[in-house]
Order: sequence, then C-alpha cells, then structure tokens
Amino acid sequence: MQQVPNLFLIGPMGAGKSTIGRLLASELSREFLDSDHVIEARCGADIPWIFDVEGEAGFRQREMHMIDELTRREDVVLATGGGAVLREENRRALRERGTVVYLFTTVEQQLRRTARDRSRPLLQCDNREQVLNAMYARRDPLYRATADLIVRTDRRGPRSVVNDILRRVRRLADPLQHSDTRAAP
Ligand SMILES: Nc1ncnc2c1ncn2[C@@H]1O[C@H](COP(=O)(O)OP(=O)(O)OP(=O)(O)O)[C@@H](O)[C@H]1O
Ligand SMILES: O=C(O)C1=C[C@@H](O)[C@@H](O)[C@H](O)C1
Ligand SMILES: [Mg+2]
Repeated sequence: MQQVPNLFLIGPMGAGKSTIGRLLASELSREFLDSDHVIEARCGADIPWIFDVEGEAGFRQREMHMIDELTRREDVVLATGGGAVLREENRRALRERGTVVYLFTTVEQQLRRTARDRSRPLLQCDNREQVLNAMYARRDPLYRATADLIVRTDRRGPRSVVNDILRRVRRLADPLQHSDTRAAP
C-alpha cells in the first residue's frame, strides 16, 4: 500500500482541527503540529496577545510564514488556524504539499463548542453568531477549493471522524487496494 501523505486539516474555529489532528497523528504514529500552537511557542505569547499588539494583519503574516515552514515537513499531521485559507500563498502550500482535509461543521455547533472560550480573539464580541455566519460565507468556498476531502464533524464524536478520515485518505492514496467495488471476473 502507498504511504499516507502529509495530512493538513483546515476548517473553521471549533471544527475540531486540534482535537482530531492529535488523535489522527497518534493513530498513524506521526508527529502532530498545530500552527496556532507553534506560532504561540515561537512568539512566547498567546494569540490574543499577538492580535492586541500586532493586529490581525500581524498574526496573518506570522501564520503565513509558519504554514510555509510546517508544510515542508514530512510525515506530519498539521492542524491549521481557522483563517489560514484566507491567503492564496497558504492555500497553494497546503494543496501542493499534502492531502488537505476540510473539517466541516455548522455555525450552530461552532457556537456550542466555542461558548466559553477566551483564546479566540475574533469571537470576543456580543454578536458571535453573526460573525461566524459572515466567516462561513466568506471562507466555506475557500475551504472547499483547497480541500481534497470534506468530512462532517457535527453530530459525531472525534473517534468516528478520525476513522472516516483514515478510511478515505487510504482510499485516495491507493484506490485499487481500497476500492469499495469489485472488478467483474
Ligand atoms: N467531533 C467532535 N465532537 C464533539 N466535540 C468536539 C468534536 N471536535 C472537537 N470538539 C470539541 O470542540 C472544541 C473545539 O475543538 P478544537 O479546539 O479542536 O477546534 P479547532 O478546529 O482546533 O479550533 P481553532 O480553529 O479555533 O483552533 C473542543 O472543546 C473539543 O473538545
Ligand atoms: O478563524 C480564525 O481566523 C482564527 C482561528 C484560530 O485557529 C486562530 O488562528 C485565530 O484565533 C484566528
Ligand atoms: Mg485549533
């Protein structure tokens, strides 16, 4: 069987990129990278602080350099930030250097999963639903245009999402071996 390529997870805040990514990497005995966390570690500061001091533009610049660096690694599972697809450079790096999985979820689920969160500066407002709907309208077409696979993550647990991704990624890597249909004799 062909080896599973780099796996890059994209999708909105609360889709489960960090949660699913960690589980997926452990199933594949691979290194797990989370671009948000690596940016924070390199900066010695958390994302809200970076947004406060450098603005969203400063964060996006750091994110672009990080995606370029991390997508050049081999045999990794990489969880990207929810806004990574906004830049064309990021979309290209992701598409060219691995298999891209869009973790889809609904705004309703996002609201639930990010309800008490203080680490996402773009959601520290009173009109979270409106903000998330606007992000969905802008970003969903970009996630779709970048992804090799789209996997629903609403109304199912992380373990089921991971099994689904593994099955579909293996089929993509080796369609003959993992075909669901049998060739006629
Ligand atoms: N499939 C799932 N079912 C139930 N809860 C989930 C699922 N995936 C993630 N969660 C929960 O939702 C919350 C947000 O998940 P997570 O931090 O992995 O999202 P994310 O996509 O990495 O978000 P961000 O883009 O902001 O980094 C966590 O509390 C996590 O436990
Ligand atoms: O959706 C977004 O724009 C963001 C998502 C998070 O992963 C972080 O990258 C940051 O909070 C911005
Ligand atoms: Mg995350």
